[in-house]
This record gives sequence, C-alpha cells and structure tokens, in this order.
Amino acid sequence: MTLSVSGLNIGYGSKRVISDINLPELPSGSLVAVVGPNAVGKSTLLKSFAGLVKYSGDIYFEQQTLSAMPRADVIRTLGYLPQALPQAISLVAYEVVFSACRAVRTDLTAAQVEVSIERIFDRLGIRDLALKRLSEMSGGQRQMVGLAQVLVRQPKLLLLDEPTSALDLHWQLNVLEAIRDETANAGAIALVASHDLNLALRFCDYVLILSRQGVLALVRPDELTPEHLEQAYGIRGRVEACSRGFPIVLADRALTR
Ligand SMILES: Nc1ncnc2c1ncn2[C@@H]1O[C@H](COP(=O)(O)OP(=O)(O)OP(=O)(O)O)[C@@H](O)[C@H]1O
Repeated sequence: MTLSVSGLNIGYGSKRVISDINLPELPSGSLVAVVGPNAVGKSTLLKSFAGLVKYSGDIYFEQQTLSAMPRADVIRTLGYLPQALPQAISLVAYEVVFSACRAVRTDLTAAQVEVSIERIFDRLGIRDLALKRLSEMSGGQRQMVGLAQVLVRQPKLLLLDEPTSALDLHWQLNVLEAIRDETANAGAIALVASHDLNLALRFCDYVLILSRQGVLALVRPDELTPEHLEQAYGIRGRVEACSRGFPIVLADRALTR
C-alpha cells in the first residue's frame, strides 16, 4: 500500500488554499505528521483526501486515484477524524463506536464488530468510558472516543486532524503509540495534522512541513532544521538531540514578519 500526490490544488470556491502539492510515494506503515502555521491548510489537505473539499490533481492510493475509486471502497479505505471533538450527545461511547463501525464495515458480523471494539477500547485504555454518555464526558474523553470510532474500522488511510489537541501528556503518548502501532500492524498510512512538533518528531516517520508557499519540505525527523522553523513558523529556534538521541525543538523567539 502506497500513497502519493501529484499536482494537488485545493480551495474553497474561488479561494485557493493549497497549490501544486506533489508528494513522492510514501510506503506502507508510514506515519506522517502534517505541520505548519495556523491557517496554512493542514485541515484542508486532510479534508481533500477525505473527499470533503474539492481539489484538482491526483491522490494515488494503492496505484489508483482516490477519485476513480468506487465510493464504497473509499469509505472503507479512509478513516477521517475531524479537528472538532465529537458532539456531547446522550449516547454512550460503546454505542457511537459500534454505529461508526457498523456503518462502514458491513462485511463484519455484530460479533466481529464487538471483538474489534473491545480490542480498540483496550488499546486506547478507555474501557472505563464504554458505558459513559458523551454528554457527561470531558473534552479529552470525547476526543478519545472520536479516535476509537476511526480506529475500530481499521482504515487503510488514516486522516487525523489534531488527534491529541485536548489530551494531557499521558494520553498524548498513549494515543500516538496506538496510532503508530495500528498503522504499522495494518500496513496502513496515517497523516496526522499537529501543532506539537516534538510529539511529531518522536513518533512519526516523516514530517510534511507546510508554509504559506506550499510544501516547504517532506523530511525524516532527524532532518528537521532551524531554517525549516524560521521559514514555516517565523521563529528562531533550535533542533537539538535529547538525552535519548531523539530530535527536539526548542522555540526561542518569534521573529517579526
Ligand atoms: N469552509 C471554508 N470556506 C472558506 N475558507 C475556508 C474554509 N475552511 C477553511 N478555510 C480557509 O482555508 C485556510 C486554511 O484553513 P485550514 O483550517 O486548512 O488551516 P490549518 O492549517 O488547519 O489551520 P489551524 O492550524 O489554525 O487549524 C484558512 O485561510 C481558512 O480561513
């Protein structure tokens, strides 16, 4: 399973947000962080992959374009987690995750769906939320349930928009580990939009850096440089190695634009 992009232009009506994105073939199992400043188009890029925003150009998945894939296959293939948290409705977590899985995985029996839900709830460590109403959950708890709704379907292309934005340090690590494991084990590909560069560097195989001019770079974590930080974010920063050898970003000051 591979993913590549050729000549992608995305916008809303006459407003162009992203122009001429080209991505080389990303291999099966890749976890790709999509980073960049506010309003640069990270969500828009993920939405275009999910078929929620019109685009021109080609997104190739498994050697065929997403636009040429039968809609049923696209729905089965993609797992999109929007930036907004799931609504605080009165259904319990188990019900919403069950419905999300049944709606897409029509090939599974109810018993198989239940097995899949149990596995994901255990993997995310949210078994204790199963019978809790979303209306009675914290924002972070609802974000975990939203992620469970995506992972339970075992998509081959995960599009996760800031999946850790509402989570504390424990759950951030837990979620990134789960996403990395699920992606690797299924031979899937995950695009994860994030503002947390250090989390991205720690867990992702590639970092796609967007800037106002389009794709600034697609790099391995150890290839990130202070120049990338300056060009993308307009900051003076350092990229150093932590005591365990992982690259870590230290942001020193915002430059005047
Ligand atoms: N539905 C829409 N209609 C018109 N313009 C939109 C719409 N949604 C987003 N935009 C615009 O598209 C641009 C990119 O927005 P997008 O949400 O993709 O950015 P982002 O990089 O995800 O930002 P952030 O980091 O702040 O979440 C912004 O200028 C935004 O105003």
